[in-house]
Amino acid sequence: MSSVFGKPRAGSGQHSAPLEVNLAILGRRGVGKSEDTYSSEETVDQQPVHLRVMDTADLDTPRNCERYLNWAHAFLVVYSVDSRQSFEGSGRYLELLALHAKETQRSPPALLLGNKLDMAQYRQVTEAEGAALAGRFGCLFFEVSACLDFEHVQHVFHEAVREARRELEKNSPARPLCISEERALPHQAPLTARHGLASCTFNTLSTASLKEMPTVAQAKLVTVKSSRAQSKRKAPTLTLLKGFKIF
Ligand SMILES: Nc1nc2c(ncn2[C@@H]2O[C@H](COP(=O)(O)OP(=O)(O)OP(=O)(O)O)[C@@H](O)[C@H]2O)c(=O)[nH]1
Repeated sequence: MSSVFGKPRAGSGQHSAPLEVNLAILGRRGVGKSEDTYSSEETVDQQPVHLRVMDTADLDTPRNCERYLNWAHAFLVVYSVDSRQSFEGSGRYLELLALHAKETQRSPPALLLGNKLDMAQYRQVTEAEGAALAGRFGCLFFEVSACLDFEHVQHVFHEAVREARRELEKNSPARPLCISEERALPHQAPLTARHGLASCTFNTLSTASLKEMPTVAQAKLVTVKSSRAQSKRKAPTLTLLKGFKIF
C-alpha cells in the first residue's frame, strides 16, 4: 500500500479537487469502531480525498438510522471475531442497509469488517461465516486487528473510499439517467412497520436529496460529530480509527 495518510502530497495525481467521502461505521458497542468522529485528508490512488467518518455509537440495535443512512457514501459494518453477538448485530445492520437501498433505490456500498483478529484464539465467528455473510449482501469482507495491523486497517478504509468513489461516479450528474425528477417511490408501508426497526424511518428519493450528493470534483471539509463525540473524548482505547491514524 503506497498511499499515506495526512496531507496529500503536492502534485500527486491528476485531480486537483479532492473527492469528498462520508463513511459511517456501524456495529454493536465494543467492537472497536472508534470513540469519536473525525475528518481527515487522505490520498487514495494518488487522488486527494476528504474523508469524514461518523462513529454511529449505537448501543445494541440500530437507532436514529436516518442520520447516517442519508449521509454516508459508504458503510463499514464492524463486529468482533470474538463475539457472536456482535456478528449477529452486524447482520442486522446489513439487513437495514439492504432495506434502505431497496426503499430509496440508492445503494451506497457496505464493507463487512471482523475486528480484533489478534483475539483469534477466542474466536466465536469463523472467517468462513464472515465471508458468507458478506457474500449474502454482496459486500467486501475483511478481518483486521485495529490494535496490531494498522496497515491493514488503512487498506480497509481505502477500499471503502474506492467503493464510495465508484458509486459516486456512477451517480455523477454527467449521467442523465441519475438525475431523476422529484417523485415518490411506489408507496409501501414504512420499513419500520414491516421490519420492527422501531427508531428508523427513511426518506424516499427526491431531487433534493440527489442535489445534496457531492460530485466527484467537490471540495469541502466538514467535521460531523455524533452526540457521543461532542465530548471530544480521547480515551486511550485501541480502536479502528486510532489504527487508521486518522487523528
Ligand atoms: N484486542 C483488541 N481489542 C480491541 C481492538 N480494537 C478495539 N479493541 C478494544 O475494544 C474495546 C472497545 O473499543 P471501542 O473502540 O470503544 O469500541 P466501539 O465499537 O467504539 O464501542 P463503543 O465505544 O462502546 O461504541 C476497547 O477496550 C478497545 O481497546 C482490537 O483490534 N483488538
